[in-house]
Amino acid sequence: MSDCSNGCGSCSSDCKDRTAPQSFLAEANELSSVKKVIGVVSGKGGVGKSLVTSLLAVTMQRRKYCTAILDADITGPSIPKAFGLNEKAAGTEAGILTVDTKTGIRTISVNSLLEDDTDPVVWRGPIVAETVKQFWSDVIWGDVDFMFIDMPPGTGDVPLTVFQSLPVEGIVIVTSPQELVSMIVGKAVKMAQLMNIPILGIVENMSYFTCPDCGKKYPIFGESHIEEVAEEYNIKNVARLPINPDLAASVDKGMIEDFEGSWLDGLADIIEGSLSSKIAVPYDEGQVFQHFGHTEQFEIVEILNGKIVNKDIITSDCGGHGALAGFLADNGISTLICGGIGSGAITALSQAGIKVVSGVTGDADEQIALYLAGKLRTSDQATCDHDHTDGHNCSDHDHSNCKGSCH
Ligand SMILES: Nc1ncnc2c1ncn2[C@@H]1O[C@H](COP(=O)(O)OP(=O)(O)OP(=O)(O)O)[C@@H](O)[C@H]1O
Repeated sequence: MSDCSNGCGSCSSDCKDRTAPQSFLAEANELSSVKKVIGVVSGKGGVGKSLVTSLLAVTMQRRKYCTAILDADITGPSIPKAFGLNEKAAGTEAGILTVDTKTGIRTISVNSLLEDDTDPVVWRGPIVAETVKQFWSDVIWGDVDFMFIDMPPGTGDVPLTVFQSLPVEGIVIVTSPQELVSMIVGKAVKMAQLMNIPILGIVENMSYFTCPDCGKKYPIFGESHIEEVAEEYNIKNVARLPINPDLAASVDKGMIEDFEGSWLDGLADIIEGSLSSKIAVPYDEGQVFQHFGHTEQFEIVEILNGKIVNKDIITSDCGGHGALAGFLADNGISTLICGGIGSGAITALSQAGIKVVSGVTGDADEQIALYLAGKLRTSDQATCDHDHTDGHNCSDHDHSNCKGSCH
């Protein structure tokens, strides 16, 4: 370039003379260590992006991950309201402290800083983007497993700058049936591709309404085309959220953490798998061994970014579910995929911070692959759906919860 001053650090041009890779990433606060940053995006405002962000954070916190929400929707902040947060963020010399929800989700939002949260934010784009960078750099997040970013709506300049400033490693797209879904998703996909960020899934919000009297589902805003659109863009995970008055009431009362709903569990499984984790499967000659309390061997797989990076078979020399739960925890296991398991064992495992996916049969490797693809559902109930031809009596669990054939 004729007018080049060789100041690549301050120049935004990506020319052939550039001496170092261009990065707009803001530096994290030195007291923060965030393992996985996930952006939640939408084509326009009001489709439920903040609601989905909140529900995903609540789900991951319930799964015992240390979870945070950075509310990057500066001009329309909704996170403090959904969680009933009125407290203002305090600061120390080291940085701004997060405002924590009643279950411990760490948050920061412009409303946590404004004196009066009805004050409008009338700022120009660069200032909005700069504020988001400060939420990353100046806030002391501490150790966080998953941070969800409630992104500014759309795919314009501000969301783009925010994406470039924060180390976003996955995107969740939120749409509604009345939007021009294909175009909106197409734009988000292209933006994600530009930045080389994987799309973890699409959520179609307000997808249908279930009649409380007859249970029939009505597509209030028109028939859904989300599956076709997901296929068109090769997005594997689709979740559909109904219009639910209880959900709206929970947000209005600031009680989103008390709301129970499993619509986003499949997506949460994918998000969970994107973190480095270890899965154990009771193992017997390639198959899922069906009696957890008598397991002698476990197949252990190590997952990074949803892919298996290591596999091993380990032998347990302990019997009974209490000792086995300790054994798995000592081996750093975060998820157990198993067949029959009793309620006592599930309690011991959950106390050890291990998630249980039970009632699984067949080839161990195939079942692990299904789990990583988000196709195995978590069953928190005790199951015992194995036959008893080997003469054992399932004495390691309470049969009142068995849904299988062991009575
Ligand atoms: N599935 C649903 N059922 C009932 N109410 C919903 C549902 N989804 C969203 N809402 C309600 O719609 C309103 C808008 O949702 P939300 O704030 O999450 O949208 P948004 O996309 O984040 O909007 P913006 O970007 O403008 O802040 C909220 O009051 C929320 O409680």
